[in-house]
Amino acid sequence: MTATRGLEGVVATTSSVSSIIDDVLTYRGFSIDDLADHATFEEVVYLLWNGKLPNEKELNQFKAELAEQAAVSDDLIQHLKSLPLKGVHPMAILRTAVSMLGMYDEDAEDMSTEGNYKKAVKLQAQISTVVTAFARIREGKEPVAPRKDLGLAANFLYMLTGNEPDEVAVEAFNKALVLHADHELNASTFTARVAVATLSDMYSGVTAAISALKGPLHGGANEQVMKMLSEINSEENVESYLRNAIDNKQKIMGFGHRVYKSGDPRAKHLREMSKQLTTTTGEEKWYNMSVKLEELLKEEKGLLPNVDFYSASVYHSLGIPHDIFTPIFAVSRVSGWIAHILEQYENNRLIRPRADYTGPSMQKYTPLSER
Ligand SMILES: CC(=O)SCCNC(=O)CCNC(=O)[C@H](O)C(C)(C)COP(=O)(O)OP(=O)(O)OC[C@H]1O[C@@H](n2cnc3c(N)ncnc32)[C@H](O)[C@@H]1OP(=O)(O)O
Ligand SMILES: O=C([O-])CC(=O)C(=O)O
Repeated sequence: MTATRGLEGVVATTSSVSSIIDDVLTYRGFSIDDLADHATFEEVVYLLWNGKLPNEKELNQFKAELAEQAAVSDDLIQHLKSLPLKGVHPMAILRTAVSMLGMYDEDAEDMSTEGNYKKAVKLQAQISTVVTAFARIREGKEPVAPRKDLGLAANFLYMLTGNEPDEVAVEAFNKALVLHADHELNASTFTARVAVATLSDMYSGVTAAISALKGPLHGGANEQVMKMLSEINSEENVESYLRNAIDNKQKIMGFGHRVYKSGDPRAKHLREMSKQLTTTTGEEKWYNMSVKLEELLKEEKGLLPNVDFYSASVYHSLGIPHDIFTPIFAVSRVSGWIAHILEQYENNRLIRPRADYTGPSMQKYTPLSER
């Protein structure tokens, strides 16, 4: 038996949810460019879960179901208020809160198709409510209840700020949600599939996925990108920052990808959004610094930006606190996790690979007094 480091190139399952072939990303066979330019996030969630785009009636019904389930219980809000929110990373809070949601859901252990569908709708609808609630509670503000007349993108921004967002912000945020929704067998999705392949419930799968998304080599990179840009702070400092980072063999957050070799097809959409939004806010420096970093890194190391790089300046321009960037990734990616969880349940087999043992052998037990 020989191990492949990081399972690179290993095909671990079949899936019809999304594909990356020759650096082209599709959700259920629809190109990401097409969806980013035209679809609402709700249409994409429906597509990922059902394998087809909804017609108008199906979409309206789906939106109504999501709106109906978006509020969370007062008990959960009270729990959030009792947590030590200061100094705790929001992804740690989200990991705990999603696990708690499962404890308040009477359908949590119902593994029937209907039970799983109900959980899927609740998880997708409530994750925004939870993220925005703790983002406000930690600032000493009351959570804002979701509105039934707003879609997922608008509701998130509304619940975060308490103000109805303008069209430009909703359009940009919707596109960001569409672009992050699914990505084949990335680390968090694989984690979700491993968890539910034991026939554990959907809340367990999503809680496990959030744990995997949190790290800076995966979803946590978007927050780290903003930290890096803030440290660099001006276009003139980009080159020296980069030189120093390369000399010290530091990884540049938001660059590189395990699968894409000629570039991440989502980055160009986010780059354009970053350009437009930073122009609107008058803070073009974030975009300009990002472009310079992209050019230099391509030249120096052949590295290209991934989905996390320009999403940092996009979310910053939308006024979102930097440590909420990765929870936003979860707000979107939960749609993909659920699609993969449902697919795993449909044709389940326990996921249990082997390890190539490299430890000592023929060891003899010695009594405690002789060690
Ligand atoms: C949503 C997402 O999860 S997208 C990814 C988000 N993560 C990041 O942006 C973090 C920064 N990027 C990285 O750490 C990596 O590119 C990953 C984790 C995304 C992919 O990692 P892997 O496929 O394991 O590639 P690995 O880390 O082995 O890198 C291969 C080589 O490229 C270099 N490299 C890869 N990414 C970077 C980077 N961002 N900065 C500097 N060098 C890099 C590595 O140092 C390594 O060089 P070496 O062969 O000389 O040692
Ligand atoms: O696919 C990956 O390895 C990382 C990921 O989730 C993404 O790029 O969206």
